[in-house]
Amino acid sequence: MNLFILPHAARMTVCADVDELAAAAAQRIAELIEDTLAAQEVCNIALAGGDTPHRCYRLLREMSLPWTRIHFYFDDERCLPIGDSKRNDTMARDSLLSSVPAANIHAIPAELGSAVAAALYAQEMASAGALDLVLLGLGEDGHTASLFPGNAALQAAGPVVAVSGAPKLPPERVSLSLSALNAARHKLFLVAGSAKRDALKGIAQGADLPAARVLQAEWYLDRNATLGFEMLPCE
Ligand SMILES: O=C1O[C@H](COP(=O)(O)O)[C@@H](O)[C@H](O)[C@H]1O
Repeated sequence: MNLFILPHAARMTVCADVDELAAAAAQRIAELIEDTLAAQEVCNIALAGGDTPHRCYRLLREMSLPWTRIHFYFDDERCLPIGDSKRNDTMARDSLLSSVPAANIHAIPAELGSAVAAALYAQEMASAGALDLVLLGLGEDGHTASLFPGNAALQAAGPVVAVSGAPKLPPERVSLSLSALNAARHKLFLVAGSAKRDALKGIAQGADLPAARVLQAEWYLDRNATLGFEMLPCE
């Protein structure tokens, strides 16, 4: 059995399966929202897309939280028409945001194309102030948000970046930059399934993958993502 730790992680939780992961992450997100709202009027969260967060969002939706004081942003969006089933905001509206006031949902206008959408969303992020919490996924190739290995978007200086040439469809996307992700007060990765194993192992072995560049994150993993190696807690 190989033993690994995740470099630069703030905390790591390995769950038995994806359902346990969804429940543990939903609990932690609720706790961070409550802590944040005890100290300030609103809590700003950026949501991940992808398959893994879906179950967690459904659990979170059932929780008794002060929804009118939570504002939802997005880590990234695919440049597809509004309502397309592959858009991250479509998934989030279906699984989490059905009862959230429209004014609290800050979608990326990716239907306008990546350059225009990135510029508009940079203005929106500037007026939002700091992100309190960013939820993140891990792609099979080590991408997070829409920051892919070797893509020019990784070097972006501003808070929001237009992405072209993404290896996962669609190639045109909009993403928060690495600096914007790292500036968030709390970062939570949700990683489930054996398809993520190689990327996770790569990060543990020091590979320079986009997800590895998000520092001091809390990682929620399931057993399938870590099968064949043992993750050691980082504390
Ligand atoms: O393309 C994307 O992929 C990542 C990972 O998604 P998953 O389905 O493999 O969990 C996701 O975090 C990102 O928001 C999404 O646009």
